[in-house]
Amino acid sequence: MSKAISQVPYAVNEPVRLYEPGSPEVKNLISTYKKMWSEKLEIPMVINGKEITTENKERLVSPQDHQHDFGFYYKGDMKHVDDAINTALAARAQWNNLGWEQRAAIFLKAADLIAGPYRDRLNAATMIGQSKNVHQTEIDAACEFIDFLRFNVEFMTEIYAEQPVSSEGIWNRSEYRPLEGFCFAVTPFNFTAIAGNLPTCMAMMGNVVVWKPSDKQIYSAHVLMDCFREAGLPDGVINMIFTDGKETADKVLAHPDFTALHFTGSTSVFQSMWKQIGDNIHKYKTYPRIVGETGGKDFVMVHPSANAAGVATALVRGSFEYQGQKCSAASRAYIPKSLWNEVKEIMAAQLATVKVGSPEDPSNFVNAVIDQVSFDRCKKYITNAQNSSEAEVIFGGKCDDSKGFFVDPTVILTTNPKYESVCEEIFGPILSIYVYEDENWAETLKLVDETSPYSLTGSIFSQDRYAIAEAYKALENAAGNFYINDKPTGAVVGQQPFGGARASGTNDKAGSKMNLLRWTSVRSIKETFVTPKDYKYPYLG
Ligand SMILES: NC(=O)c1ccc[n+]([C@@H]2O[C@H](COP(=O)([O-])OP(=O)(O)OC[C@H]3O[C@@H](n4cnc5c(N)ncnc54)[C@H](O)[C@@H]3O)[C@@H](O)[C@H]2O)c1
Ligand SMILES: N[C@@H](CCC=O)C(=O)O
Repeated sequence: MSKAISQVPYAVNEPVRLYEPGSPEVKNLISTYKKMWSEKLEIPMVINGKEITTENKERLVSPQDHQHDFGFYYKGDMKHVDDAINTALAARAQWNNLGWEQRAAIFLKAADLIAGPYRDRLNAATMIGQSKNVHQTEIDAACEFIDFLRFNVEFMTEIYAEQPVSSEGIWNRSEYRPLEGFCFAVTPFNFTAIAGNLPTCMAMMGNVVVWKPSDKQIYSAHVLMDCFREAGLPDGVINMIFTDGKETADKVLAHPDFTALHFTGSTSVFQSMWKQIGDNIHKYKTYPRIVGETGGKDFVMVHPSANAAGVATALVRGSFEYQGQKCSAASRAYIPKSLWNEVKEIMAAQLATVKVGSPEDPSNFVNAVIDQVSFDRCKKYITNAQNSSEAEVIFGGKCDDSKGFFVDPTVILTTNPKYESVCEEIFGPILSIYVYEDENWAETLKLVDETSPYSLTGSIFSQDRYAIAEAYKALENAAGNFYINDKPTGAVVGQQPFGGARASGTNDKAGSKMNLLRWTSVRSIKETFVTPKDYKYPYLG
């Protein structure tokens, strides 16, 4: 029987629902939120398709109301890490032997489940557990993850289709094998889509995975795992464990069958894991692949020709959406003196309308930061600025953790372009602004490039094409995702492949073919049809 070469459905970006006031969409989502808010959860790990409970129960905390009791998750220990590794290795052969079309179907089904019956539940879990408002959860948990799944399936087939040329009498092939061993996915709290993408894109390429989500994202991770299982993901392919990050890394990264790390989170954690891998390099059967997308100190550089309203809007959205807890968030801006008053006035007018509170009320633009540690960190930077001779808090500054971890959108104006809040990643709703003399445009570009060790995202604003071209070149290495006349956040899968260099990561571009290539090991095959039977070159007679 002949077998057709299958073509997967053409991927298009999932339309973002608008959730307009009074619409059925928003009513359904908020009523799902309320229902889920009153539930008492007991969230298990999932190893080999089994729900694993332990004696160690950890309270689930909602950032917008830290005393609200909505249940707990079961925390695992090093035995569970061993179980997850062994289970993954046991599942490897069967998963690897399954045709890619079968794997594709599972992940395409997961995308459709999230687009349909899982959408409200996944969005509401992200609102409750990670404090995202309706729009932020929709663009992350629903749309971005659906896009990751659908586009990655298409990229996978593009990779498999790439084949070498064959000369006469020979058939050359590239076989895209999964990596030999098990993969380790370690995911951050801030994006449900990233938590879903890191393990699934490895599994899609035929790999087996141990997945350790952040303990601040467990509710939505649990919904994702339910969805993968309903989509038909076989037992053991992705194993979700809730264990201590450091201890887990110590065990996983010392295992001879460890074959790949797919990490997103802070730079310091990634660097410590890379170092461990280096120390253990002699133990592994094969050199591990290491992909990490990490921190940022993302800039907005404004030319005197820029449109002030466009700049102000980009700063308000780019800095304060999701409380600035996007690795891409605008956290330092450089504004020419001639434009500053106008930008400040428009920002003031916009910020006066921004409401802060629980995502249960869709009119709240800013919600809570993720936990007490983050709240204290934001407060420290605000207090330091209030007490500094070279900085002042010109908007916001209010912090209130009596019910939830709420920090008002805050703008620090500084006369020192190397002031601490301009250089360090805060990961909260705090923007630092440095006003430069218009004639110092070129020097300021240099400053932007040299101020932080990161290179994740950045924007320039200008109506002058020569200035755009100059900034484009001067900031060539300052951002992996570079925006012209737009905010530096909100990359869309398939449109702006995402990732940064320098201290921001390995720049393997999540949501692209480049990332998927890291999870396959190519075998080159040469088959000769008529094998030579005489060693002599023709001229040897
Ligand atoms: N570049 C990107 O694409 C991107 C995307 C999202 C977030 N981020 C970055 O992530 C950070 C915020 O996320 P976070 O607070 O969850 O980061 P984090 O580094 O604290 O945690 C990330 C993951 O690592 C685990 N972990 C913590 N300590 C560990 C250790 N010693 N060994 C092994 N694993 C450990 C955590 O449990 C979690 O699963 C920010 O720095 C942000 O810029 C980057
Ligand atoms: N991809 C997201 C950032 C993810 C990091 O937190 C953006 O482009 O804003």
